[in-house]
Amino acid sequence: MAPDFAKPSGIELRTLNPNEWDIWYDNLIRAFGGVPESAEERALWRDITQYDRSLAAWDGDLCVGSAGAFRFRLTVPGGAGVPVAGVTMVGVSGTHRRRGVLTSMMRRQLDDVRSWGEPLAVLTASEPAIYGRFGYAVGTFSLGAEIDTTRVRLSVPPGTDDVRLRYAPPAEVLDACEAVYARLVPGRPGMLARQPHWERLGLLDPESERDGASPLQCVVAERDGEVTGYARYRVRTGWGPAGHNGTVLLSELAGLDPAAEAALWRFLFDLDLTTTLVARSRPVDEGWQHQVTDIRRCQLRVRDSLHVRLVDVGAALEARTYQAPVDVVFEVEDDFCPWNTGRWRLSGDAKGATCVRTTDPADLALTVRELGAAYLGGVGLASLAAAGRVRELRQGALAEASVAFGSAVAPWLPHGF
Ligand SMILES: CC(=O)SCCNC(=O)CCNC(=O)[C@H](O)C(C)(C)COP(=O)(O)OP(=O)(O)OC[C@H]1O[C@@H](n2cnc3c(N)ncnc32)[C@H](O)[C@@H]1OP(=O)(O)O
Repeated sequence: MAPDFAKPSGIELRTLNPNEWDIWYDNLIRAFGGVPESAEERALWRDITQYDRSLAAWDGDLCVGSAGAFRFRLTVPGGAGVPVAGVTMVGVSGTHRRRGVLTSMMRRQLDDVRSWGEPLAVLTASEPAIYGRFGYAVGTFSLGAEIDTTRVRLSVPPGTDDVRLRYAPPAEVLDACEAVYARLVPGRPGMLARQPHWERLGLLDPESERDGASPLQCVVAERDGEVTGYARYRVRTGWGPAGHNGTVLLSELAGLDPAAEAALWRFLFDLDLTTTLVARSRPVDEGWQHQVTDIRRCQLRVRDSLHVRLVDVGAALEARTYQAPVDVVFEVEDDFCPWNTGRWRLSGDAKGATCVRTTDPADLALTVRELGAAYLGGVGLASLAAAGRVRELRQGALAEASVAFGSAVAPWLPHGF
């Protein structure tokens, strides 16, 4: 049974009714500051709202809270696409904050996710401090860079010159770009298989978001007539006393092989009349970092990306594989979802795993948050142990589990939601 908690008095939680979407969404927009979205953006979010998986909190006829849960398929280590709840559109009216409305929505939502049989819930947080109390932990990081392209050069791999680049209107080459994206999804933990309508996200180009930059531009990489990569970006032109100082703002880049990727990065580095390339939300292990002549002038910045919560510890740990054999007993604590609390034996390797309840002595003691952090292979259990968050009860168990949970490819979330 989930723990009892004081429900905020006078607040009713209901599944979202489609004809209440506008008032529900307006409450969300206001919670985020009240700046209206473009009609194009609003239409997209309306189309992708899953009403039966969305909650609305009501104080009489006032909508005061919202929370949604997209049904995604998330790539986990080993390449499987696991059904997960993508927690989204969380907002509580400023008039009703700090009375437990969010807590009541998170309680109901995690009970729902469990009943839907989805072993994990994931989210990107407006503020990282909010979700730890509900059992979430940062499971992936993303890389930002602000590259001085007047000083930093790229040395590209063989085959790069065989890649043909051509401009194309983003919408015109959408299908080919989506095919590239789809081929990449199983290869990197943290990626999300495309659901209907989500391909529109990458084409959104409201003028209000451009901040003086150009409309979205697209260049595709081709080899033997086949599209092997694409980049979407904007350019902000600039002219200073010393001449041009434009900025390239990278929005998305994907390539099926190192040559396609390098050709796209080199193109962005070399755009005339620009001196800076700004990239955000890139994989932390992306190859271009090892092709540059001066990494310091790339001003790398890492930030939290996907927050992960194991809703069903056994099913979640069985859904992924382990890069080295592992056989350990975890003593898990989970205050918010106590059905996870207790001892679990995980036995697995690169082919598969079982994770079942046990009464055997524990090898490692942790909370469900540490399992969430380590789940996609982006945070080491050993690193969490060094922070005092994992306790080793059998010598050797920490190294064994830490290696097994790792991922050869860093996990990465390709876009927010
Ligand atoms: C997945 C996403 O969609 S992320 C988007 C989240 N939404 C936003 O950031 C929009 C603006 N903010 C809001 O809408 C609200 O303030 C929310 C949703 C963050 C919080 O809603 P509330 O109903 O006020 O939260 P609630 O009263 O249940 O608070 C629960 C606990 O979290 C804490 N908390 C709430 N918000 C924050 C915060 N922003 N930072 C740190 N702690 C917080 C509360 O202090 C409380 O702590 P306690 O249990 O120790 O007393």
